[in-house]
Formats: sequence, structure tokens, C-alpha cells
Amino acid sequence: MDYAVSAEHLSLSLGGRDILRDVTLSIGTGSITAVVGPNGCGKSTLLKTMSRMLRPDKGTITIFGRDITSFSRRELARHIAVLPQLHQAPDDMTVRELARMGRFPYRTFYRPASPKDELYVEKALHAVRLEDKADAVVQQLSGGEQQRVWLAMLLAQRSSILYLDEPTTYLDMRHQLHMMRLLNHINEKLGLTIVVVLHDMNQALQYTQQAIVMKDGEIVCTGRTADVLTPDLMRRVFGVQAELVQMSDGRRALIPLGLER
Ligand SMILES: Nc1ncnc2c1ncn2[C@@H]1O[C@H](COP(=O)(O)OP(=O)(O)OP(=O)(O)O)[C@@H](O)[C@H]1O
Repeated sequence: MDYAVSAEHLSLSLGGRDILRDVTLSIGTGSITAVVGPNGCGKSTLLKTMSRMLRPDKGTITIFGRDITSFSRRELARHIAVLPQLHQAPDDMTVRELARMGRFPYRTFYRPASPKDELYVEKALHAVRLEDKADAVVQQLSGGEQQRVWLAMLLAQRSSILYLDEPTTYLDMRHQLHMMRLLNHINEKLGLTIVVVLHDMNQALQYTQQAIVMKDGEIVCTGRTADVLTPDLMRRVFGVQAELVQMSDGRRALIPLGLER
């Protein structure tokens, strides 16, 4: 298999605590992968390390077979676009202006956006269905729309790998599903490799192909999402009793029933 990202034996301590412990993983090119695990198990730290925002104490990360440390900052940003867990648009920034920020790896700050930059910004806004709101102020949009603007910024960046840290948190059910469907669409139509931290196991089951399960800074298991996310895993990793039910349309859902005693 062809890997977009590989990490080998990553370890990282922060504030004197081991946060990542000997993490080894591979992300298939063009796949959509969920990273799941309890609060504080190291999911965000893993994404930050894989995007070089944090430097591991040990281990290596490669992007398309090349060591991540050998990329310049701009070069790396042409390969990986990241949506962190916490993000807020500056006060008066419009949708188009925020999407345009995705073009930073291709621009110098004193040079205005080129026609090519603008073309990619418009395409990104079209992909998230926000062309009509291009001149609106981001902070005045609904939470769901704001997440789509951030996604447009990532798309305008034209990198082939997207990391998203809990993109559906704080969204209502409909907007959560909309965001997941958009990610699916982008994965399928544009062939982008997507790694997404999720807390909703059913979103992972429905919208991702691969899953990486973490606990206490370690990878508990990886594999096809449908094979990995089982009631047994819910018990072992989350301490939750869950049942796997088959829906009338053939899909499967995990229903949490209560805490494991
Ligand atoms: N800069 C830091 N200094 C010290 N400890 C940190 C730092 N960043 C994260 N941690 C700790 O590392 C652990 C893992 O944090 P991380 O944010 O990666 O977890 P997570 O799995 O993404 O959690 P959540 O699901 O709650 O977002 C936590 O205990 C956190 O407090």
C-alpha cells in the first residue's frame, strides 16, 4: 500500500509526562482515517506531532516517504493542511479573506493574491457551498457555516493531506453530518488523504475507512473502522458498555448503554 504519512516509534513528553508512547502508524494515501480515544489520551498531540507543530523526543515521521524534518515550512504546508481543535477568525475577517489565508504557502506577505490564488479560493468556497456568503463576516455566521469556512481555507491550501481535530464538536446534529459528508465528498472526489479526530463512534463508522484507536498515549489498535470499533473495544478503551446494532439499511451503529462496572 502507498502511504501518505508514516510515523515510527514516536515518543513525546510534555510537562514531565509521557504523552505519546512509542506510536507507530501508517495512513494510506487517499484514505479517510478516524483517530478516536478518551479525552486526554493524546489525539491532538499526535496530530500536532504529525504536522511538526510539536517535535517528538524520539521517532520519525515521513510524508510520502520523505522525512518531515527535511521540508521547509512552506513546503510542508503545501502537503499538509491542519484544522486545530480551537480556532477563531479575527473580528472583521470575511469568509473570502479567511479562505484566502489558505494560500499562505504560495504567497509572500507583501504580494497581493494572484489570479490563481483567487481561483483556488473561489473553488474552495464553492466546494463548501459558501460562495453566496463570500463577503459575510465569519464571526457573524452560524457555527456550522464557520466550520465550513475553515474547511474552505484548508481546501484553498491545495495540500493533499488534511488533519482535522474534532471538526464536528459544538455543531448540531445536522451540521455535524453535513461536515462529515463534506469530508467524505472531498476524500472521494479530490482524492485527499484525511485524518480526523472524532468523539462520535457512529460518525467514524459511517464516514471513515480506517481507525486509529488511542489510550494513554499509545495506539491500542488500527485497521478498518468497521473491524476496529466493536463493543469489546468500547469496554476496553472507554469503559463503556455498548451494543452494535444493524440498521434497516444494513449500516451498523454502536449504541452506548452505560458505564462498565
Ligand atoms: N503543552 C502541554 N504541556 C503539558 N501537557 C500537555 C500539553 N499539551 C497537552 N498536554 C497533556 O497531554 C495529554 C494529551 O492531550 P491531548 O490534547 O493530546 O489529548 P486529546 O486526546 O486530544 O484530548 P481531548 O479528546 O480532550 O481533546 C493531556 O493530559 C494534556 O493535558
